Amino acid sequence: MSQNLIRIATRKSPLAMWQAEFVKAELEKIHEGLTVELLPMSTKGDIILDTPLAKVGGKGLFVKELEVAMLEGEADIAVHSMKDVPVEFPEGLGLEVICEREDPRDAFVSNTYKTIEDLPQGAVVGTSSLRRQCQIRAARPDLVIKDLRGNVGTRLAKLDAGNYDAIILAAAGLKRLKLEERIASFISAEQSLPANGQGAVGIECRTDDARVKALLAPLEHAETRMRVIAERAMNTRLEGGCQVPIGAYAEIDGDTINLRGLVGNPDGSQIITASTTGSTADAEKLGVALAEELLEKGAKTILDAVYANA
Ligand SMILES: NCc1[nH]cc(CCC(=O)O)c1CC(=O)O
Repeated sequence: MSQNLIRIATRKSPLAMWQAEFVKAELEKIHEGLTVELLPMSTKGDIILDTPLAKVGGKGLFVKELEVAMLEGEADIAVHSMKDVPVEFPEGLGLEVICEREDPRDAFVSNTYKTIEDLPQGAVVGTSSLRRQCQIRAARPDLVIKDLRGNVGTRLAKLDAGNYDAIILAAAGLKRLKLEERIASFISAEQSLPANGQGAVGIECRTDDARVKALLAPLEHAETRMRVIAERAMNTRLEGGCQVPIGAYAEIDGDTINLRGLVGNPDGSQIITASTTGSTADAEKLGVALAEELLEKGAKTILDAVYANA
């Protein structure tokens, strides 16, 4: 292997390509003489686009092929949206770097209405995220939620075709794709608690690859990592490995971390929330403790029912 080459295994969606190009540009800027190549691949998740994700096995579908490419030595790293990264990694691979977080909020996108409150009775909102569906329905039980799959461009095209009155997308994805002008309004964390890791990009590589790890190290963002560790720890303890109505959002102020968690059922009729504050050094423990508090408050019953229906 050339000492001056890094190959990035990436999905072919515009957002995945943007994220891979971003990491390529950062690495080439920092390391003079380094060449970074993209290896675009199709994953099972990109191919099965007509089945709700909760039914086809969830997040792992979008990363398996990339991981095989790294393990077989065809690629060195994979760039992921942290919210799509499964909690466990295959033997020999690990998440080496978490880059600085972009906007973690959900965005309300509509050609007619400015906010969720503006939507008329019975309006149709597009999202396939049980987390978004649950929180929207809790605030507005009258709204009709319709499934919405595909990459960001496809989802916007379906909105423009008139299939929905509004759709909900991650603000980060729209900003990265220079589609920020499509955002009618940002949804606050109070209104829709983001998914764990939303807006953060992580880099996976072989755990024994010292050369690549050293080259990646400057992209690490310590504060983002703390936040994502707390959020993921909560999700992991809730066994929220696949598509589930769970929100987890951490914020940091100095050495203090505040973590909020939410578990609900898809129709929004039940929502359980909890929050905790502590030292950033205890980020992981706080996440686990918050999950346990949520489980005690009734999240277990809700999640068991969601998994049984999936
Ligand atoms: N579920 C797919 C996905 N994975 C990451 C993002 C957005 C970017 C991010 O969260 O970093 C999106 C699109 C969306 O939820 O609208």
